[in-house]
Amino acid sequence: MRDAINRLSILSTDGLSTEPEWRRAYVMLAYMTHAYIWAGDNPEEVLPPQITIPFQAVSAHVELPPVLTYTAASLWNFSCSGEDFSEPEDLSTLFTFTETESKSWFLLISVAMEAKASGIIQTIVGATEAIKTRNYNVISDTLQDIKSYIKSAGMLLERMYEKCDPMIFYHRVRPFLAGSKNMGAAGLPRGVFYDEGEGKGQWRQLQGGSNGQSCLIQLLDVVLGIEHNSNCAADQKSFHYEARDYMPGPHRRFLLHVAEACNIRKLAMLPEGEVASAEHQRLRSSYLAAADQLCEFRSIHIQIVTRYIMLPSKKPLKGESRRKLASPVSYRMENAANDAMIRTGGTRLISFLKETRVETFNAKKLDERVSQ
Ligand code: HEM
Repeated sequence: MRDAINRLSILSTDGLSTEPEWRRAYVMLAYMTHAYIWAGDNPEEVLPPQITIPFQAVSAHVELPPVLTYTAASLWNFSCSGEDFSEPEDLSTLFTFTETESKSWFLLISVAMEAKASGIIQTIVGATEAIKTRNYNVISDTLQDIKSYIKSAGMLLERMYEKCDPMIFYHRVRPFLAGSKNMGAAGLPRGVFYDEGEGKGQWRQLQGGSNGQSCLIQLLDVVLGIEHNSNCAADQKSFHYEARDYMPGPHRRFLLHVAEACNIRKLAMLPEGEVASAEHQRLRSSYLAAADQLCEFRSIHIQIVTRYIMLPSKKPLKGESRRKLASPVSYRMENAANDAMIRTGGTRLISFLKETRVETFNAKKLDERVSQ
């Protein structure tokens, strides 16, 4: 792979005109980048101009960093044989590193979850108007739609087990998703040098691809007024906040817009001393049900992470005595407990995910005014 890329001439982006063309270029270059870095016994820390020059230009155009983001891996990397993008059986991936069914299924489950959300995104946009006019019934209906959506997303997430093998995922698929930030132990102490030729270039440290970069799940948090900031130092960006830098610009801006216009939690909280009307009471119970469902979704996700990362990390793939690829999660933190694998972003994995679920649970304490 490295030899083949080194032999390429430096492609110009002048021929790209439509947005789908720019997106396609972004996906191809992102896959080439991660293959170049990770397909070998040791990671490669210098990315050649054949990739960096077009990739940086394309990334600037699509408002994403030059790395394999969730958008590159999943959102812009599928085709569908039918009309319904939320049916994973009808979807196929355009690029994978391994051509394994496990890899495709892992990516396509995410695509199906995003596609299934198209209806609730419209509903949420509609709810911003209802918030202005305090139309509690419309907002309650929105919350019920959100709850139903989260339930169906959880069911799709559980379908991961159907065709994605945990051992193949952990040992063959996941290593290629790794970024260049906090990757010292994996062999990239300075990150990756984006060589632009003629003595120019820069070291970059970027997160790898993570479904945590999905705008959709953050949208649900934002609408329900759930904040995730307990897992980082005061001078650091939280994982969720940093993940926004890895979303397409319009997605990022949409989250900011919705946060301003549509925080339903604030509305569900009663002003002190006030008694809830029947309509407001319905809104509060709809809010609690939706937040509960999101807790449940996060529990399903924690089980997935246990089965797909924690358990396979303890044993090598059959017939292999050692890992061939550098993997971000193959390194335990010093003195770490069993569940303290580092996550893509470099902090402890299961405790981070549980904390995220606690923050979701705490949002249900409507009368305690926590995490407003
Ligand atoms: C085999 C399947 C999956 C595995 C092994 C997995 C693993 C992980 C890991 C390790 C993290 C911690 C952050 C990081 O290191 O990047 C994470 C976070 C996250 N993942 Fe997944 N994931 C899977 C599927 C999904 C899917 C399909 C979604 C839905 C789009 C999803 C949504 C999230 C979200 C939203 C976070 C941020 C934490 C939160 O808000 O709860 N994951 N995942």
